[in-house]
Amino acid sequence: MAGRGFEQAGIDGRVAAAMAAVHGAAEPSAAQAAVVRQLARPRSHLMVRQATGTGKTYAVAAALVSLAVQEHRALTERLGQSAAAAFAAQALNTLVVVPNRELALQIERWGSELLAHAYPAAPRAKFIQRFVSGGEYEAAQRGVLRRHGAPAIAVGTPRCLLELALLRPAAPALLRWLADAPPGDAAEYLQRLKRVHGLCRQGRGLDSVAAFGGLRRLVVDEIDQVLRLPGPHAPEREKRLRRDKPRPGQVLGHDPVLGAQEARAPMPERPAERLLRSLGHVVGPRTVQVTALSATAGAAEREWMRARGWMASAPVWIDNAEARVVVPPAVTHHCLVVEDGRIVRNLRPKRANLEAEPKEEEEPDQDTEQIPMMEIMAEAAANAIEQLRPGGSVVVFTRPDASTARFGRVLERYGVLAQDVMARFDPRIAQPGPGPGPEPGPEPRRVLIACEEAARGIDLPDASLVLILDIPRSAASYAHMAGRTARFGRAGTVVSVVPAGARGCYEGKMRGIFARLGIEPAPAPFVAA
Ligand SMILES: Nc1ncnc2c1ncn2[C@@H]1O[C@H](COP(=O)(O)OP(=O)(O)OP(=O)(O)O)[C@@H](O)[C@H]1O
Repeated sequence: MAGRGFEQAGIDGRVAAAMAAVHGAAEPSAAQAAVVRQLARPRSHLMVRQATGTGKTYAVAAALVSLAVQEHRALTERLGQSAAAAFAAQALNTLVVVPNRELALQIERWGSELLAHAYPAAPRAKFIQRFVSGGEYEAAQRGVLRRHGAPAIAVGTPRCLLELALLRPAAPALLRWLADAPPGDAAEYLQRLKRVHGLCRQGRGLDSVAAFGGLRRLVVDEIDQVLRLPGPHAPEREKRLRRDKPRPGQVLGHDPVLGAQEARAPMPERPAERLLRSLGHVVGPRTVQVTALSATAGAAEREWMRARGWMASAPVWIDNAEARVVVPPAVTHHCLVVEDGRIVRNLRPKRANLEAEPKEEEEPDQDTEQIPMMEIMAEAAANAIEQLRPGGSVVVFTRPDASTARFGRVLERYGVLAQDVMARFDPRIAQPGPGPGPEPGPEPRRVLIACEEAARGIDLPDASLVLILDIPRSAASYAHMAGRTARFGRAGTVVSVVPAGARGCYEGKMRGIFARLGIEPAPAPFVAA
């Protein structure tokens, strides 16, 4: 039977069959099998560092769905609880924190697809819901939460999960019903009041769930991006800023959620943190299993968690053999350099006796000619697409401070029709057509524009070409952008286009990034050496 490998690792049989049927995931890699096994051990904390696209997030998502299903079955079949009681007991036992809403939507979609295939009659929203920002999403999320109560697995961005944790009064409808009790009928009022309290205690009838009281698993995907800790060489000013103004990801994982010990250097409390702390009945770190994932998770994140007592015991590391293998080897890397604002050539190897390469952390000079540079980048991108004729989708990364919509318009002038990467995760965003009318021939190539933040961790299985237009912030940043192609054993090509910079400083930085990642860029055949 298909999917036996995942079943043998401990995944529920029907979920395993759904993984094979819906996502083509029949056999786990060794790392995935280890992840599935470890997740089923409540006292085992886990850090997973494997190259991009090796199925870390997918294995965790499938394992969590499987655990929720198995736990529900144990409660109803073995312990004889009603389905409603079992769902109430399971409510919000797993929190999956991700750095962007695209990834939250993706994980929720994977989970829902597996459930729909494996257990078509099961109420999916009881098992998994996502919490992301954006007016329309938030309204829909609130509706689902109100109708179904808290799910077993909540996936979301730190800010939205923080909001979810905030105790709010009962839903207005419930309060109205209470207020509508016939005046003078004290008994009826008391009855209604008791019912409201009962519903609140069960986490039903609320706009948001009371707290993470039943939390048993905390998964932080792309942990380095969620925490964004200043690096060891970061300026003191940045370190101080991060201490004084912790990011939502840091606040969320801070002791109020886990009931953990005080951090060694306690951070000043902010209102949200204080509120979380006041919900003092949350479980402690000994009963919460923590799992952290990222191709580029490192000592800084591990130390951050250790200092806060997140993990009562040392985590099991599921690490790639060589920590530097961050991008799968099946990727071909080209790096094009724009010289004097017009000549596009290949990156040149470092010549002997040149000045030292600029350090990777060094901030590049401000680009004063942003608009012309956008034009050059767009032209280079259009040319690369034309020359390489990729068989699948193309993902274009713009410079971090540029608007993707604006760059999309520039690309259009060079004949490249692109849409925001979010379209892949939200069916309401229209898919682009090849032009005004349907075109005969093969399906048009899809070109997606993204910025690094929005694309962190997302899965675009058909992406065969990634274009990185500008200097990546760091080696990790390059790796995560490049890693949107060559997913799970597929091949892919990455073309980065960078300005040479004053005295070749950007070129030097690119050489530093490649060296750090152990990548040997190949000269692109379609530009000068
Ligand atoms: N065992 C499997 N067999 C076939 N395909 C799989 C298997 N496991 C995962 N995949 C597919 O691999 C792709 C990448 O998965 P996923 O996004 O989980 O990778 P990742 O390691 O988390 O990547 P990143 O580090 O970029 O976040 C997905 O399309 C997923 O469906």
